Amino acid sequence: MTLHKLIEICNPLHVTNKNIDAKLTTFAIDSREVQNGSVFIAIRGTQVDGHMFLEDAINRGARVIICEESYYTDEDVCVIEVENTQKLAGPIAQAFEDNPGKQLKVIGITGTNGKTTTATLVYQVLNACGKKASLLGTVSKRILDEEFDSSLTTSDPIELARDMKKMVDAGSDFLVMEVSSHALHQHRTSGFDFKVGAFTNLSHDHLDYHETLEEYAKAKKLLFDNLPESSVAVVNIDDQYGQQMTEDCKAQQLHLSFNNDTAYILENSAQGITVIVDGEKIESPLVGKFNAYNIGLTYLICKALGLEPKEIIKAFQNAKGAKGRMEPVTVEVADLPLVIVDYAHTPDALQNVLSTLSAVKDASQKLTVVFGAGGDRDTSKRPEMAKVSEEFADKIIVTSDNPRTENPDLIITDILDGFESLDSVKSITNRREAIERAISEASENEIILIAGKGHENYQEVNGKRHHFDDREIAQEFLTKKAGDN
Ligand SMILES: CC(=O)N[C@H]1[C@@H](OP(=O)(O)OP(=O)(O)OC[C@H]2O[C@@H](n3ccc(=O)[nH]c3=O)[C@H](O)[C@@H]2O)O[C@H](CO)[C@@H](O)[C@@H]1O[C@H](C)C(=O)N[C@@H](C)C(=O)N[C@H](CCC(=O)O)C(=O)O
Ligand SMILES: Nc1ncnc2c1ncn2[C@@H]1O[C@H](COP(=O)(O)OP(=O)(O)OP(=O)(O)O)[C@@H](O)[C@H]1O
Ligand SMILES: N[C@H](CCC[C@H](N)C(=O)O)C(=O)O
Ligand SMILES: [Mg+2]
Repeated sequence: MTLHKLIEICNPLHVTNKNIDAKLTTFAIDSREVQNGSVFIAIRGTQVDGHMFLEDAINRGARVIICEESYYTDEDVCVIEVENTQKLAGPIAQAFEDNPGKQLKVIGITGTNGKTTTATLVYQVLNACGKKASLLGTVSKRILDEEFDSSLTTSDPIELARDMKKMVDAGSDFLVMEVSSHALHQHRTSGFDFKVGAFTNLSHDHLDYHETLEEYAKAKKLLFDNLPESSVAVVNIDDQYGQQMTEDCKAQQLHLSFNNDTAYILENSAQGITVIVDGEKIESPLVGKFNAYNIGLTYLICKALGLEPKEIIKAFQNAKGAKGRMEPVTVEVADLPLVIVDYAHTPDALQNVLSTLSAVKDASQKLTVVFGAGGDRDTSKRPEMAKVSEEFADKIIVTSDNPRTENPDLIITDILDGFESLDSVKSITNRREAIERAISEASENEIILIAGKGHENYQEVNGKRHHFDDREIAQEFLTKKAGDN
């Protein structure tokens, strides 16, 4: 990257020292990542203002500083003053990696629930159809079929550009990625275009960050506002925010609705779901009405990418979706309760999963739910989750789910405030003990839903992640119960 090119991308308000002789090495949004010859961009964040670290960045060897205020330094450093640094981080990160985003067909999926499931389904269908696809999201990153850990749903612009470059180098043609509302609000995905943008739904979550549902919806809408004419928006219009998403969208639109004749559910059982979308019959092993939306969106996304309906339908038969979503914990012994692990951590998700389980179970089967709510996250969803669980479950155990820096007992108190009656509710702060109790007290034909953590294999307390996997613990206590029987 030349300094001349960098200045051109920045469209600056003012530049000082634009003729320095500098070999630009890396690009950093964090001063702690700066090396000799780096370009450092200062971003005003939620915790601190990156402009506080300009001197730190220069001391670490930065040769170019991009910032939103005039800054003077005695050092031989170029200072580029711009209007909005956050919006520029993406284009610069892309340019540093030779614009990998332009070489991939990128599919972006947003919405409160269903992003991971839909993105994983699209990735699985594309691969089954012989396409070279990669995946970025909450559960993991996949460069073609090689899997890596993921720490955020949507990474920062630099990590994103570097991952995209690896995908291009590995021969990937498609990238399916989840796009969180945080990422949209912080412009993490600027600097490349989406070929397809999809909307799953919008419900109560992340109000700690966005404050109101309207602001949250506005952030999601940015994905569709920024789609070019040549791309396609695939939207669930049964959701009350669906139409609003594409109000200012220039792209072609494909709508999914199970409320008109264009799509309907043919069969919905514990074995899977069959839906008709655009006259095509799609059979999937996934369970629950909510998954009809994930399946329908996946079908329309793949169609928008030019795949043949026949090949998409065939690929669906083995598309199992994401780990930790409605995942049964299996022990090779009969006469044990059925334990299901799911990532429902919002009122809407919990309602969907509990209503699905209560619809597929027989009348004599009891339904138990074990759940908590994350610390340092939207507190207003806590009592809402209590209300939902009370509506569908026979027994409820409230426990901890990543308390982070909060006192887990106080999170539980917030949840308990939402119940009308506490008769069938227990609170057990230790999640391992909560799971043990649910399993040890369950009858053999009971269903136990352990909600909130899904694929997560940790419990986060005060900045430390301790190994914790609902599936392993359930397996351990199911095995013990089998031995005791
Ligand atoms: C609240 C939030 O979204 N924070 C994200 C945001 O950080 P920020 O801009 O607020 O950072 P900050 O700490 O205020 O610092 C401001 C700037 O100063 C810089 N800095 C800071 C210290 C220093 O010594 N030197 C320095 O240069 C920082 O690098 C940053 O550029 O931008 C960072 C870079 O993109 C993200 O890593 C960071 O995610 C944090 C780790 C996080 O936990 N985010 C969660 C809430 C999140 O994004 N979740 C979503 C949605 C989840 C879902 O529903 O699936 C996700 O996409 O995962
Ligand atoms: N289309 C849907 N509508 C409503 N609820 C859903 C839908 N799909 C999945 N769920 C529920 O939401 C939970 C989370 O699903 P998924 O991981 O696919 O969503 P996500 O949008 O990626 O969530 P996150 O933002 O936390 O990563 C699932 O475990 C399930 O309980
Ligand atoms: N991406 C979501 C995941 C929440 C999962 C739940 N287990 C929790 O910790 O609240 C978040 O960070 O808000
Ligand atoms: Mg996700």
